[in-house]
Amino acid sequence: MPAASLDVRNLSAGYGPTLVLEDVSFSVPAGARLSILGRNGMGKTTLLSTLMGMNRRYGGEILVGGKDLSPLKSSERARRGIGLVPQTRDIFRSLTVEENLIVGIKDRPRNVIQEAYDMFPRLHERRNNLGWQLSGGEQQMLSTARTILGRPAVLLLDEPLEGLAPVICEELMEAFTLLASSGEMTILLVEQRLESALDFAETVLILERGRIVWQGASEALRADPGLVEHYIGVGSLH
Ligand SMILES: Nc1ncnc2c1ncn2[C@@H]1O[C@H](COP(=O)(O)OP(=O)(O)OP(=O)(O)O)[C@@H](O)[C@H]1O
Repeated sequence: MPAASLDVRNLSAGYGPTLVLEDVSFSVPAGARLSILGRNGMGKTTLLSTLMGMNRRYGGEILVGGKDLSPLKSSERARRGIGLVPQTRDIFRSLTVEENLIVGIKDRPRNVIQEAYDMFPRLHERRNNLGWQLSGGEQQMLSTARTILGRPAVLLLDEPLEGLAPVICEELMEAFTLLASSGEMTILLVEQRLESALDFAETVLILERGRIVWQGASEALRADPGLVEHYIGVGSLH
């Protein structure tokens, strides 16, 4: 599936009676990238899981390639082109790396697994290892590769660098950047590491208590330490 635009209009969502996201609107052109920033608990994960259809939406629309997917359930949204790599790195712990990847290819031919190994050669080395035997970084690679093999038009990455060693973070960011530069997917990255988020995407939005409080060019945010300090925290820019 080729990259598709994402238009989110007046999205509100939450858990049970608790409203977490309020009136969130933004657009990402097909093949572009957007980083989503915000302190802990501001609604970033809730935004991605609402786009994926995994928690309750109170109102608003989610258009992928101009088509409103918001009435559809999660599995149907996945079929229509949304792919989420969750913060929890959901992999099958008792299956091998290769078996995990086979789950991700859907109805594509089996040899497309090579795409995952080209992206993350480390997964090829570990192809016969079980999920639970992998390091945190390898689990992140596997979770990402499995989603990417499904060829989503819009890829959602939820804090992929969390808890990983700097060298692994670099490896992952290089892979994401390469993927993004192919223009084959529209990519949303939730990331607490400000430099990585700014380097990755041309556009950024900041969430605070479930609302968008700032959106604009990454370079504009980088150039304004006062803004960063206000919304993200002191010392985030190095
Ligand atoms: N399953 C849930 N049930 C009820 N409330 C929840 C649930 N998950 C998250 N919340 C609440 O929703 C708000 C937003 O949480 P969310 O995880 O989306 O924030 P976040 O910006 O992704 O934070 P973090 O960076 O810590 O992952 C928080 O107040 C949180 O306590």
